[in-house]
Amino acid sequence: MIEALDLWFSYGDRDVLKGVNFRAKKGEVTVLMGRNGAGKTTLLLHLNGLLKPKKGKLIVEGKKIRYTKSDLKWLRRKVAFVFQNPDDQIIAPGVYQEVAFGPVNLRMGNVEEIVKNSLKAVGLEGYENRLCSTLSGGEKKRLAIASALAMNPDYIVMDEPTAGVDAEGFNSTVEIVEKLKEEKGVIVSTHDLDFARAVGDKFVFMDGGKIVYEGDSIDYELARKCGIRTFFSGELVVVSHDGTIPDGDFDFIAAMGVKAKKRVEKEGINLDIASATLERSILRALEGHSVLLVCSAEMLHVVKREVSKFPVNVKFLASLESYEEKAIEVKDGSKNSLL
Ligand SMILES: Nc1ncnc2c1ncn2[C@@H]1O[C@H](COP(=O)(O)OP(=O)(O)OP(=O)(O)O)[C@@H](O)[C@H]1O
Repeated sequence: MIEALDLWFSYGDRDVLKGVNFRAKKGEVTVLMGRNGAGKTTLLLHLNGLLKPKKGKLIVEGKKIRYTKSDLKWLRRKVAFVFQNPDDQIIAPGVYQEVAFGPVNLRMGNVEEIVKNSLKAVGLEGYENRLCSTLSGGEKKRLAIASALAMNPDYIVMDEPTAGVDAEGFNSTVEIVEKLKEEKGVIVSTHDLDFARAVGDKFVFMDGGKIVYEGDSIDYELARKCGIRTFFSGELVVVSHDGTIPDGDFDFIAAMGVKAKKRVEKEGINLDIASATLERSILRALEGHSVLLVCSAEMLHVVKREVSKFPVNVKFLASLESYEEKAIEVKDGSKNSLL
């Protein structure tokens, strides 16, 4: 396991990591998300010792890193880093030399075999004699992964591996990551929700230099609060049966629960979605419609939990005390702005 404990880091006098606690395990893909400037790359650069924290600890496979030459050498064999821009990483003129560079330096045996297998793992078999400069952007990204793989690390850290790749590149990156996690731990940062959903086992959101969420699924409401780009969708407005029904031009109006149905009857509102309400309401919103869902107060927590599993824009007009508030500090201070 990689563990970062209470990590602090600043560029100059500006704190960029503010007490980060982060964990990533072997056999899992840990996805790190957050708005631009949240501190994702800075955190990732700590995981193989490319940056040293001002305060806090990095523990890898139970070993506390002391930032001595020998510890860093050990760490970099355990944890490989793949840069967002492959040109920051590729140093050799030819593909063979590039992938062989690490294994030769580490005096690993059978370099030819290692290069061949590493290139094969990223779908670049037969590229040995190509010049790196002649590869496409997507191929360079895969070459950078092959170079990292060649050192046979236990963990691979990738900074935005799908940035700038086409559909084919996306699919092959997903395949590579899925394959890698069979034997290794993979940590990726991404703004790509499709990629996060395709590969992620654990999801970690960062905001303002802090971890604000860690879970097995993406909490979409929270994602939006943290400035994470989500899918385009219509809007689902949820109001409690005892709340104020908003004036608005909704495409659909739905009610959930007996009290909610009574309330809309009393108001003389015609319901557009009568049964299987929550699911249908979410679906309509995902299709791009604006939907008003009137909900019995005691069901609000269920609605909140369920909608957070979908990439739908949701706005709660319901009374706050009706459900548990998730504690999150958002950078701009707009705590509970959606509620
Ligand atoms: N070398 C540096 N010198 C000074 N400031 C830096 C340096 N690198 C990053 N920063 C600043 O630190 C903050 C965090 O940057 P970081 O690259 O870690 O964010 P990020 O979450 O990876 O962002 P993005 O999604 O845009 O890649 C930003 O405000 C950035 O401008």
